[in-house]
Parts: sequence; structure tokens; C-alpha cells
Amino acid sequence: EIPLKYGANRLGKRSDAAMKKFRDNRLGAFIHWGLYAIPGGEWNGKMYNGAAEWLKSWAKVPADEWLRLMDQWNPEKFNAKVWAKMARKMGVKYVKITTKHHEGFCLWPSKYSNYTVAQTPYKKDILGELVKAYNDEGIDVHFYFSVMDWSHPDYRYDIKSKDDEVAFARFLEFTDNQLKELATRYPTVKDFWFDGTWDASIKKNGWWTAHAEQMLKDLLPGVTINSRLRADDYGKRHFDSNGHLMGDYESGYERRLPDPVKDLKVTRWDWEACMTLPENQWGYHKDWSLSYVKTPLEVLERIVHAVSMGGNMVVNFGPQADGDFRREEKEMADAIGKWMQQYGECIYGCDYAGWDKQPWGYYTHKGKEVYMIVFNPPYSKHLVVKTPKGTKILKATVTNGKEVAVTETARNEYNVDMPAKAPEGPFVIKLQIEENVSSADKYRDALT
Ligand SMILES: Cc1ccc([C@@H]2N[C@@H](C)[C@@H](O)[C@H]2O)cc1
Repeated sequence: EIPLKYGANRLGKRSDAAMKKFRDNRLGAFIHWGLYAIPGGEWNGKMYNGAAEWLKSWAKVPADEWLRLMDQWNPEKFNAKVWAKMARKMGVKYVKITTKHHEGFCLWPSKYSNYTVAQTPYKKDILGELVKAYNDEGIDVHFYFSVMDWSHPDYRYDIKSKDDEVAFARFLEFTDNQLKELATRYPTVKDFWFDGTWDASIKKNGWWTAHAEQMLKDLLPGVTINSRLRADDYGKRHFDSNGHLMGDYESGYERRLPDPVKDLKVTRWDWEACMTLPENQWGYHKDWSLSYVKTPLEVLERIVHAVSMGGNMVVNFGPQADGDFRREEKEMADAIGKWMQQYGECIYGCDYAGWDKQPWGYYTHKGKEVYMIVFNPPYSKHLVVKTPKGTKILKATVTNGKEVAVTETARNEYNVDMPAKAPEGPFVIKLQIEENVSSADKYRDALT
């Protein structure tokens, strides 16, 4: 292995209680809320179909002009308790909030920046209100933090001179100060999800990414840090030059998921995916007709897909400038919440089952049970299940307690009957299994 000073500081999954809670939470929500919600994708009468939180970039708006949007920041419909109730009804166990996105506007009254809620007509500490409201509902809070900061004169995309070095050193100190401020003002925060860390300037300062991780872990024992923060001695990101995951969980699955057959390597580490409802809108965009918008079923399948491969899923919401949510997002939260209410036991605290993927849906695993989450019921009315060697299915029940017949069809192969009355939408069959059964079976392999 290549000797590294700033590579992975741990091999394998973290096994402490805080990481177990992160993992068992499984379903989270993202909140992308900032000045970008005010223009909502439109600038000087022109609609931009790129991601709304990047409008400053698409419309080439100078930072000082963009930040004047602060004069309009006054979300009169904002009510943190209403947001927290919506999250609880959706069944999310944690919420990741953009403390500061690339634009540099801070949802908390940072004393290290002039571009914060304190300098807007709203004045109050939005982040503090949200942390309290979510925590009061028993929901963990995670902080999204963009290192890249378009409002700060010392940010550099690359380091090409001594001047760049000096400026960027000042920028990293500013960033340290903000991170320490967030960790001390809001000590119930459970995770920092770093973004805006892909530039050469960060890759050339891998040491700082290791320092930032350690600084937060010293301040908040148990806190989790995403792999996206991390660069090693040679600028390698997420996985170090020896191929070891840095941070506590992989955070590369943004608007995409690992393949359930080809990418089983991800089951070796913790990982968290995040997704948008439109094809690519994190912040509020006025016009969602510009791209396909996923249905609740398509969002649900992505949630189940992630958990079936040992990952978490975070579904994004982009609140309006007035502090209310658009209808589609309220309906999404409702629909997912209804399903989670009925079937959440196959998600919370569940993990990769290690069984071969089948066309009818996905498996998740918890304790002595394997869950079958059925998205595509077959015409045969039988769900084919192949168990690992030495594993037998003892019983199959639909979550309302009704048993369905299980017929062994070959060695480690079964037909699990569909329930007589196929449920309206994706449903769950719970399998009781017995592992390490060493019985001489009655089957003979073909001689070919
Ligand atoms: C090319 C690109 C850069 C940044 C992003 C940010 N990461 C997401 C989690 C959002 O915050 C988006 O603005 C997305 C794509």
C-alpha cells in the first residue's frame, strides 16, 4: 500500500451506536433552501432549465448583485414546526439542511460572514428553528455544507500562485470558523454532508479535508462525515490512493443508484444516495414542466432499491421563497408517508439480504427475517426466490399476517405464491428463514 498521511483513517464500516443510528434511519429528506428560491430559475425575464440553485452561474450574475437578493428574503409562510410535521408524516428519520450552498448565503447568523439571515428582513436564525423543530419530532438533523463559496473573495478554483495560496489559506480558516460555529451552536447535529469539494484547490489541500473531518469529530463525538469532503495526499477523492473509503459513508450516488447485480461491491461499505423529484432541480424552480418529474412509485422504488443494497436514500425538497412547499412536494411526502406507515418495517433498520436479485422486486433483511418488496407481480402468480446455499424458507406472510404458500421447486429455489387478492401497489411479503441448514437434498445436478 502507498503510505498516506491523509488517507482513510479506518478500514471497514464504523460499528458504533451513532453510525448504527445513521444506517438504521435509512430514509431521509434533503432541504435545499437559499436565495436561489427567490428567482426560482428565472433571471431578467429569461427562464433557465438548469438546476435552480445554480442560476447565479447560468445567468452569469456577479456575486454582489446576486447577494442583493437578501433584501427580499422574508419567508412569511415559514413555520419550522409545519416542516417538521411534514417530515414526520413522510416517515423520514433524518433531514439534511443546506446550511450554506455555493452562493454563500447562510441560514444561520454566522459571525464570519455578512451574507446571513441576520442581515435580511427575516432576521431570525432559520437553521436554529429547524434543528429544534425536527429534533422535537424525533428527527435527526444533518448539515449540508458547501465548501465552494461564490460570495467569498478568497475562494480559489485552483492554486496557481503564492497569492492564491495565501488567499486560499485565509479561505480555509474562514471555513474552519464556520464549521466550528455550526458544531458549537447546534450540538445535536448528527452529520456533515460536504459538497463543493471537487475543485483543484481542494484536491491540492487534502490535508485540510482530513483536518476538517477530525476537527468535527473532536467537537461532536459520533458525528458522521461524508466521503465527498475527503481528498488524500495525492488529491484522490472519496476513495484514497489505496482504494479505501474515506469519511464514514460513500456519497457519490447523487441522482443515480448502483446496479443491483453489477455493483454489489457497495454492500461492503456504508453509503447514502440522494435524489431530486424533477430530473435535476435541488433548489426551488418555478417551472417543473421543463423536465420529467418522478411519481411517488418511482421515488419509492429508488428508496427500496437503495436499502436493498445496504444504502440510505435522501429525497430532496426545494421550499419556495415564502417558506411553503409546492403542491407536488406535499403530495410526494404524503404518498411516501402512507406507504412507510404500512410497510416501513422493511426499510428501517434493514440491510442487504445477499440474495440474488429477482425481476419482481427487491429483498431487504433484518434479524431472522427477509422482506420481499414486490413492484412487478408476475403473470405466473408465483414469485421465484433463490436462497443462498444452506438457507431454507420456513414461512411466508403478507404483512397483514396472512400466510402465502411456499413451494420448493429445486435446490435453494422456491415459488412464493402471490396473495390471492394482489394489493393495489407495491407490497411486502415477510419470509421466516433458517440459515446454515446442512441437509442432504434430494436434488441431482445435470451432467453436461
Ligand atoms: C455539477 C454539480 C455541482 C453541484 C451540484 C450540487 N450537489 C447537489 C446535492 C446540489 O446541492 C447541487 O446544487 C450538483 C451538480
